[in-house]
Amino acid sequence: MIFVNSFVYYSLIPFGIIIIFITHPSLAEDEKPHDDYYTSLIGVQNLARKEQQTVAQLVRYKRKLEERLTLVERYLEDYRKSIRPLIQKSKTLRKSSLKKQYPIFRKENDLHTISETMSSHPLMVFRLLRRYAKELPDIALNLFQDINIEIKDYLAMLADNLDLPTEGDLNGAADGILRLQETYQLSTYDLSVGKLIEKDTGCGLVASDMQLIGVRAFNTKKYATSVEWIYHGWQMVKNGDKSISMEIIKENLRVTSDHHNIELLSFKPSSLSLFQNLINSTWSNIDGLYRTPLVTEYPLKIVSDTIFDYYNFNALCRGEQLLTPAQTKNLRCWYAHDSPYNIISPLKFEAHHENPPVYQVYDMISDEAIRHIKKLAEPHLKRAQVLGSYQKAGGIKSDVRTSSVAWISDKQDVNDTLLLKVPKSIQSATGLIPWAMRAAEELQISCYGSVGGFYVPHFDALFHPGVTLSKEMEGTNRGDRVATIMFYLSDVELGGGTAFPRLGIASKAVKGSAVIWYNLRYNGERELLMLHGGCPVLYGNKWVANKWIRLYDQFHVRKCTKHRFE
Ligand SMILES: O=C(O)CCC(=O)C(=O)O
Ligand SMILES: [Fe+2]
Repeated sequence: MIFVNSFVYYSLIPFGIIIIFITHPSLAEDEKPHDDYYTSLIGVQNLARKEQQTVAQLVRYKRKLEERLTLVERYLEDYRKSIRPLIQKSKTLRKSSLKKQYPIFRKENDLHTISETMSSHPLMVFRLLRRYAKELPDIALNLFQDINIEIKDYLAMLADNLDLPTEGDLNGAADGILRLQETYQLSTYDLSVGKLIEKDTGCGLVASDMQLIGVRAFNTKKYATSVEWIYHGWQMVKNGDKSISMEIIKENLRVTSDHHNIELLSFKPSSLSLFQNLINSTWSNIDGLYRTPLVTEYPLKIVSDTIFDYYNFNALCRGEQLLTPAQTKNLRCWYAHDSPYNIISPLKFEAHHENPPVYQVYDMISDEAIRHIKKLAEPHLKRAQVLGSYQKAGGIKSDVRTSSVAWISDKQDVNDTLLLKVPKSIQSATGLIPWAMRAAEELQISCYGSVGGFYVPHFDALFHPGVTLSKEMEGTNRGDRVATIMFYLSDVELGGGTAFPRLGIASKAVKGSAVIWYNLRYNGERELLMLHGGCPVLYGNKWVANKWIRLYDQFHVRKCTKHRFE
């Protein structure tokens, strides 16, 4: 759909700026920006800092433009006021001036009247002379100063030193918003006014944003969603929003709703979302149209159709209860004092699930240690790559996981007592051997992108038929990832929990707590119930740290049982 993409460009970015960025030598082929902002919390935070300088520059530039405009307006106002009595007196001049703000006369008769009257009025003459002798040279002087130099240099410097967000970033961010909408079932109107579930954030969107997101939905075949976004944008324009022209948004609404109707009539809809009925030609029925939900029940356990994993995951992220009271009635919380490390301050356990076990332990890690870990990780954060079946040489950028990750060394011989509290706390909570690099991996830190950063349901266990791992990932002879201990390094105000769609449970992101589970059964096979994923972050920043425990060194702490299939 060319109409949408070409539109995106010219409506969003002032033309002059495009030229600077495209032609600037610093953006040669190998230095192209990376489309990474929407996955990178730190990147966005940097951008937010840098924007302060940009705004300061723009404010300075605006003042200069205003100064220039003031000079021009001063001249024209003086002209208008001094000529007014003259127009009031003369019928023909009044007629020719046609009530223009700054009347300009071209007819010979009018010119004659003006010159005669003006020249007979000493004060008018004085003002005329003053305009030419003072005001006009002031304008000329101002024009000879290049008021654009500073802002041009600044923009060139920006293009040189900062990877500017790209159209790919914008698409990624739009996908993030659409994902949030779908997962948390947010209405398009609520999003447009900045309401996230019950939280009024005070910052919504403008019509051109609505149009951009609608276009993205269209390009990803979500036709009903696309129509809704553009329709609400159109309503905004009707209410005075000037961020996009009425003609453009109406044309886009026409194209998207026509396309929606064609899909609906084709009886083999290739779209991910359609309304049940046709959209009428005046769009007056859009608010009342209904979309059929694809599933209405959420079976647990392993089902052949993975669509249920996805629907369970979303429902759990929304905080829905999928287990019956009978299934949850024996779940308990308790204090554990049983290791030497926690005699004085016991660990606070909460069972989310008993068999297979998923526990959350609160206050596992202190705020001080969290600050320290984030500081260590920050310079090394890179966009997450996925392994497993998605792997190509060196991994690929992932759209199933929009986060940045860093690995930090917490080997036993690292002389960092604060960092070493992590493996020690794991040892006391689980009895597992947590030491990198043989018994466990080093600590992986991830921080999620600011626009719906998430991680689709997946298994942490690595070994799987058909998957080749890098040497580094496989490690030499240390076995698969038997257990995961995932620490939340931040609270997340809305969203951002961890959901286990086949167990029907979810944990909340509580800073300092850790979620613990086994990825393998006692017989060493992958536990297919342990599918899990990171819920999209709706509001807040999410950081987690993963410690993956490898199988072989745990042989005397997690023994196999007598039953083959356990
Ligand atoms: O962030 C989450 O909640 C889940 C993270 C996770 O599953 C992983 O990093 O493997
Ligand atoms: Fe995971």
